[in-house]
Amino acid sequence: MGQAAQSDRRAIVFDLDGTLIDSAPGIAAAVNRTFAAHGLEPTPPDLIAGLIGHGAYRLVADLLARQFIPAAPDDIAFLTKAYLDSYAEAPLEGTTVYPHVAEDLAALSEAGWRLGLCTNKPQALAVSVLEGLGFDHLFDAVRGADAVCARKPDPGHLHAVIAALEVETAIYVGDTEVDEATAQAAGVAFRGVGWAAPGRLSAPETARLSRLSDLMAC
Ligand SMILES: O=C(O)COP(=O)(O)O
Ligand SMILES: [Mg+2]
Repeated sequence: MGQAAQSDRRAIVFDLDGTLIDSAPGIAAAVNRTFAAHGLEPTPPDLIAGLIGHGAYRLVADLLARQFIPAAPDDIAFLTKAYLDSYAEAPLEGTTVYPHVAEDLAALSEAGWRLGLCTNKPQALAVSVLEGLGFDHLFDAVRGADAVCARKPDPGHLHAVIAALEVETAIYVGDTEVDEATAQAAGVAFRGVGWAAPGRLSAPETARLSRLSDLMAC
């Protein structure tokens, strides 16, 4: 088997929010906009940033709980839909790509790595973010939270991406404890990003990627 065919079988799966893009300001703005429209208090963006990673429903539930507002699952689902609708109107507003991510994703793809995305964002939103950034052509498989039976930290989410990539295994790259737990439960190697928010990863900072091109050596 030739060198190219062998390298074709290597795969990296990425988390999205906090890993490829700094979307916390846009998420905070959309969720606060939605809360204000329903007579609820805003939450400081820094606090919201620390809660991202478990999916939209859990974010809304956590923000309501922080304000001691009792809410039935239907109410949380209603607010979650309103927040996602608002966010989807301008999904790149308040979002920036972390330094070197665009060039490093392109270089990894060019070097023969198959690339996947495993995010707790809904599928349509994840795809529209990737398209808006011009990253969509780089990914061989994308699975948002509603594209699988169970989302992260359920290992089935990551396994679904790896199966769609048609590889045996992969490296998973993320920014939070949700990603670490998912990789561990899935039996998949994990690398944290160096720009993860303090306290969200248990892997020591020295073991983290300084940029995505560090993965070339894996
Ligand atoms: O929780 C979210 O909305 C998405 O987060 P993720 O891309 O880090 O999985
Ligand atoms: Mg993340």
